[in-house]
Amino acid sequence: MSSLEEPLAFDRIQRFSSGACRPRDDVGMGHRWIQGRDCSTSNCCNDDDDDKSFGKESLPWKRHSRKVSEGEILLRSISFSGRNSSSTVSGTLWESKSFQEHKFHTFSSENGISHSSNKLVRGVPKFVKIVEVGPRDGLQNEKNIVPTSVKVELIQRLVSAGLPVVEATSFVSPKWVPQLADAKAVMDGVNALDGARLPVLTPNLKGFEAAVSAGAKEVAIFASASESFSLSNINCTIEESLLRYRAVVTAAKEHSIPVRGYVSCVVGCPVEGAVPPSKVAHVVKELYDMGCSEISLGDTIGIGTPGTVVPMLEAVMAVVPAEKLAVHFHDTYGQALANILVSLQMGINIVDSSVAGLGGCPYAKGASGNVATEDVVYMLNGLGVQTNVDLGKLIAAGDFISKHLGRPNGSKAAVALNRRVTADASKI
Ligand SMILES: CC(C)(COP(=O)([O-])OP(=O)([O-])OC[C@H]1O[C@@H](n2cnc3c(N)ncnc32)[C@H](O)[C@@H]1OP(=O)([O-])[O-])[C@@H](O)C(=O)NCCC(=O)NCCSC(=O)C[C@@](C)(O)CC(=O)[O-]
Repeated sequence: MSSLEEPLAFDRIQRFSSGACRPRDDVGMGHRWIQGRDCSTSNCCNDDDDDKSFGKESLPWKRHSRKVSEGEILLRSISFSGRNSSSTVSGTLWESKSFQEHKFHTFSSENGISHSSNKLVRGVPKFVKIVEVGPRDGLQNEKNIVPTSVKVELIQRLVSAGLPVVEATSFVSPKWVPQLADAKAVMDGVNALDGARLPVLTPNLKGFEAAVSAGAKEVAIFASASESFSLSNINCTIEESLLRYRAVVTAAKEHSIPVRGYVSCVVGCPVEGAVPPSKVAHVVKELYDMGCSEISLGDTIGIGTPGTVVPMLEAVMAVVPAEKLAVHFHDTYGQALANILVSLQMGINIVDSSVAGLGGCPYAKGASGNVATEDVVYMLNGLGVQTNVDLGKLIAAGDFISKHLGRPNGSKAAVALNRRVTADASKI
């Protein structure tokens, strides 16, 4: 019996994680929606635990030198030891280029994986497009509303780190998601940015029209493979949502605006349990046929393992070409990188992630955000896969928002690299 079939496992998910769930007795969600403020799209927050487990003075990031976590400060003549202890790289630390080059995370020609020869990575694409969803998927879930200026600076930092797509915000009902009620102001702050696409979420025509008049040049619609999740997230059935989305796609075509589609709960739903791959494939195909340029497969509650992700991808890839698909893993069970790796091996080359692993709540046991972009970039660097993302600048962006939110950076790679930088700096 897989964990998805175990009632207990799902009972736990319902209590500790959510997917944009508001109270709906009819679907038995049994927990508060975002206005009650302990639960949002990807995860939920347990207000009772506020500041108990993470006393401010004990936050790990507090112990880091500010110089380091502000990023891009030049520390000279610092040595790194790589995986191979004989390979030491000296140079400018935290200048992003040296992050790209030191042998922690780039593959070494002597000891690392050779892309062309190793059969385990032969299927992995040479370039992966990372879609950064932190400013949207991450911040929609925060207990406290993040000021617009902080959101704008975060997006600026992510764009300057080289991320090709940064999902900026959502034009959804502010009653449902008050955290993103400043969508127009955020767009005003980022519209002039060059170098990245800045799509926004639109749940209906009203949102689409607001997004276009705020200057959005790309939008995303979001359906679900689970009926219960659709009802709790967007207050309509899957079929009703597809009708709404057809109207959005038609309007977008008139403006030559590309539409990304999301499908949530692609392996499991907090209410219904396991979601059959055929159901996922059906919704993905509908979005593809209506004209979505790309479809992102969301493991909304982060319950998937390669064992459930592979059959889901097989079903989806039987109806939609792999190059049109993205994967979107939450890391609740620590499976996201493994799931990304098998997805890449199966031919996917678009990965969604969230800087600093935003999207979760540190006070809610069992719930976490999207896989951290820093961890994805670190893994891809290690595989010799290009992303064009500057890891140093990305870590600085993650530190910036984590500091603002008053909690440690949720990326393991960022924490490890920051710790190493601090340790090495102390030896000068
Ligand atoms: C879909 C609705 C709007 C339906 O909400 P509803 O209450 O059923 O809609 P309604 O049409 O009855 O409208 C109710 C009120 O909302 C207003 N309204 C209606 N539409 C809009 C709009 N676009 N922008 C601003 N306001 C809007 C509308 O004007 C009206 O205002 P009132 O007359 O009461 O003052 C609502 O349920 C909603 O906004 N849901 C969004 C929830 C959300 O953002 N969830 C997170 C998305 S992330 C996700 O789904 C997963 C993903 C993508 O991250 C991938 C993964 O992790 O799996």
